Amino acid sequence: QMRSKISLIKEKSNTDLVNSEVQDPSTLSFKEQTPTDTEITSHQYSIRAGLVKQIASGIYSWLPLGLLVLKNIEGIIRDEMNKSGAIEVLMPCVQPANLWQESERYNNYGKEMLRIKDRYESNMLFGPTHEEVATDLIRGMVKSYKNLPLCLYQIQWKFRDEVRPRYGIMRGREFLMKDAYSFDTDYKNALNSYNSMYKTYIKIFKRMGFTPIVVRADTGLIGGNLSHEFHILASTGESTLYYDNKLPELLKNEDVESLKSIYAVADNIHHTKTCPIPQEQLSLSKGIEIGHIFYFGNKYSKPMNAKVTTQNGKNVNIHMGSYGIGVSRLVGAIIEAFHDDKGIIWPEAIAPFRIGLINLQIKTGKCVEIANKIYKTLKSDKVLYDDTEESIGVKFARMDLIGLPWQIIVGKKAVSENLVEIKNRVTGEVKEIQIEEAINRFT
Ligand SMILES: Nc1ncnc2c1ncn2[C@@H]1O[C@H](COS(=O)(=O)NC(=O)[C@@H](N)CS)[C@@H](O)[C@H]1O
Repeated sequence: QMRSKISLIKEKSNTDLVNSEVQDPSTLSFKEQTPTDTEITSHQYSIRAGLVKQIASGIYSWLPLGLLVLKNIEGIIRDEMNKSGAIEVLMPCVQPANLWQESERYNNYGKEMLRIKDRYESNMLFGPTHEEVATDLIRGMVKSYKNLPLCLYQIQWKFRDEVRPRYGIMRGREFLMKDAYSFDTDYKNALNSYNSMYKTYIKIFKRMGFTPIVVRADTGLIGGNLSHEFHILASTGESTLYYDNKLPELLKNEDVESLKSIYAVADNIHHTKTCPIPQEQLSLSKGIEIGHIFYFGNKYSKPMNAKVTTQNGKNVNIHMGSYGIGVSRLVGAIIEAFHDDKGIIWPEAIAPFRIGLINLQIKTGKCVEIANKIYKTLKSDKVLYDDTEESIGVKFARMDLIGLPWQIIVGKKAVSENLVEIKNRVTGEVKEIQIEEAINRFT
């Protein structure tokens, strides 16, 4: 059985979820009331459901329920990146300033960069991104075209001293990113790497339970002349997306070739007068940017002297691209896109647990037995068991808030008619079925 490893600090307004000896890693503190400084739903729910706890502006501890979701998101990303042929590495958070002086980004990166000094007064920084580190890695390892194409990726914490962290984990200062870096001998091959990541991203987000909207975008501080942003649609999204209304269909069919020609842009490059399609063919949506990919050629390999010898013996700068996904942002963005007034509605693929098991009759020995039996029979990393002494109302409200895809509810009928209720959190539909059938259905 998974034992609770953490008994988080109980605050007066909190109740812990499971307080019997049969514990889950979910011995959490829950806040009944809505935290005051939250502007959007996902920020409120992530605090109330005990996913994260803020320790400073834009900086969070990840509590058991939130960490399970983060790990599920990482798992999907890792699986699809590996299938694309990318190779996982792990680069350091703390970086020496001299790498950024070589690329000449050190002085123009601005106040977002957290600058540190080590004990010898050397200038260091907490990485907001890793193009320089990745280029330094490759210039030491790769000398010949035979080693390319190569795509390295990591899932690593970043720090960006955002002037206004907001919306909780959606725009944090310390945040988790999957960042990948591709290396090729020329533009044509680099474009292949770019397109391969484009397709991989669509696969990743579809596995998480939604089709992203992909738009051509600005390249900003990362640089280069080609970039696409991936967005999850949400009315509270900070970006306005302008696209041909044929786009969603093409994305569903992953028709990458036609995607290249269709009009789809982020707000910072859309202009009504230069828009090539008629108004009636244009869709407008709010989106949350969850991924951003770039091609920037030799922007880093030239100043940092990362070269390879090509097949015909020429010594050329490596063509590079970088590909980011906001792993921790996704936890908030997915809540923003999937919730109702009762709480979170997790897509099954990333839910912290698959089933919420609620025993309504904690004083009835037989019900406790049945609930414990169901809990023990089903794989305990799939079941969150609420056997607290709380009222029925609190139990239902809390399980709906946590937003697991399914609930199994044990009540009086479990004893009298061998029946339990199965609730589907997405549709709200509740069905009565035999206990054995419930167990078989989720085994
Ligand atoms: N302050 C932040 N909080 C949470 N997620 C963020 C934050 N800033 C960026 N992200 C996420 O990180 C993704 C990639 O960031 S980025 O700046 O666009 N791209 C890069 O840093 C490149 N190095 C890609 S490897 C974004 O699409 C966004 O989803």
